[in-house]
Amino acid sequence: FCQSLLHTVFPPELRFASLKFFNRLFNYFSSYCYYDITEIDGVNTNELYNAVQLYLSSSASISGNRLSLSRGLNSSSITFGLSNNDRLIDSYKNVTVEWEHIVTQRQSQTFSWRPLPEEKRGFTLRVRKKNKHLVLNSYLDFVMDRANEIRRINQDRLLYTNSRGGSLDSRGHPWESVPFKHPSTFDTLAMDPSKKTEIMADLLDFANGESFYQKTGRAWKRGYLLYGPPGTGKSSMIAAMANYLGYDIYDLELTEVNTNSELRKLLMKTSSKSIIVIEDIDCSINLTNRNNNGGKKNSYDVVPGGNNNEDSANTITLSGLLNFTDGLWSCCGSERIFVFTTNHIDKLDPALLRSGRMDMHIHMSYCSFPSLKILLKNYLGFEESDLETAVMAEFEAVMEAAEMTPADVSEVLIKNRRDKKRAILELLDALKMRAEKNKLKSIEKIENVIEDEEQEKRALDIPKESSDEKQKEEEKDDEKIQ
Ligand SMILES: Nc1ncnc2c1ncn2[C@@H]1O[C@H](COP(=O)(O)OP(=O)(O)OP(=O)(O)O)[C@@H](O)[C@H]1O
Ligand SMILES: [Mg+2]
Repeated sequence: FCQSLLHTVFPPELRFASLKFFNRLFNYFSSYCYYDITEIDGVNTNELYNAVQLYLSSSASISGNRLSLSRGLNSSSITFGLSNNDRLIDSYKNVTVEWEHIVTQRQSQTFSWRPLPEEKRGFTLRVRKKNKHLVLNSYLDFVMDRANEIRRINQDRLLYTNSRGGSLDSRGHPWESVPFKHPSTFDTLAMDPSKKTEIMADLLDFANGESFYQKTGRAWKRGYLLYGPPGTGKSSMIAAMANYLGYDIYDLELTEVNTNSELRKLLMKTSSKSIIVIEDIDCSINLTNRNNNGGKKNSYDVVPGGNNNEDSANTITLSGLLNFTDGLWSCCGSERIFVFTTNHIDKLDPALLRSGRMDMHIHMSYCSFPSLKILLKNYLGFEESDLETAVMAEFEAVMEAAEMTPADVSEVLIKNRRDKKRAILELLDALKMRAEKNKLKSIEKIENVIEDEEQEKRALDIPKESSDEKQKEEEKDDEKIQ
């Protein structure tokens, strides 16, 4: 209306100036202010535009009638966004804001170093003037954070390894990455349900604990030590943790690291929201063979792979490693989880087990009865009620004594997964056989112990007798002399 009025009333020279004037007048009296976030900012892609698009994709379901759907490469979910020239209301801390997605055709292809898209896209954010500070100070940061979160959740996890030794790739990174698609989750993990929920709660507390760690002055990190016999699900647990929190995994191969400084570089190149894993820590550094060369070196000095070569400068030390889990370096980069696994907790250096180093020690044990129920459900689709109580009771009676790992149990179940009845029978047989074997073994052990004890006794008795005899003979000799 203003424009047609201007056309009729003013000569062309005056039109532009008066349009500007009306605009200013309108802005002055309007209680709103507007922010344009364009897709391309000069020649660079505007990060904020992508972030807003992602952010709106999470809240768009609430009020939009017309949404555009998209699915990214390697992504497992569909995201939706605002269609062209549509609006959406969002609220943040009780303040209402309005987003509009504006798409216009680019007038003419202006010169640029890279081809620009034909359409000019942008978001316009409308807020009340009184809320301007809130939007500029925290709402846009909130949008950025949420967008990063969504991106992380939608993206595939990555699994990093340092298997190339100390060499760097073309971009100067010491880590190599592959998409991480391990299907293990806490649902599929067979372990005591109460222990499982405890671990899950602990992980969630950690992931949501930024302010707690800040408040208490602690570095935002947590350490878990998983220990137990092979095949009890230590690696599966790590995968479940990563899938649960949506973290990437850094699988640190200590035998490929030569020096402490190399270790430091590797750890500095890890990103936050990640799990740093050292598997079989008792094997990767030989903690029992310490260098005790007159205090020249730290007493924790160890050589990768257990080749304890005193002259070698290529040593990583346990203290160097602990510096990262515990010391000053541990806070470079936040939100990290360290997971160490071992089959022999008794072989570990007490320094590693000291409280505060590894926050939680998790014992992955042989398949228990509750774990078995999870496996039966996962592999055969059996609920507890699907099986006869007598069979369940038989399982329960034999489970502990059998000492069978979840890996062994699942192998029997996989082998017979087409014939569920047979799977149950075969598993029960296998368990009983193991239990019997273990019983025999323990009897044998007890017998051996008794035999050993008796032998020891005899060994102690013999010198006593002989010394008694000697004494008697000496006494006799003495009498003779007298
Ligand atoms: N607790 C469990 N729940 C479900 N599956 C399990 C469990 N433990 C083992 N398995 C199965 O057995 C296989 C081997 O387990 P996993 O590699 O996690 O054992 P591990 O404890 O890491 O053994 P190792 O000490 O040899 O590294 C897995 O592929 C998984 O399918
Ligand atoms: Mg493992």
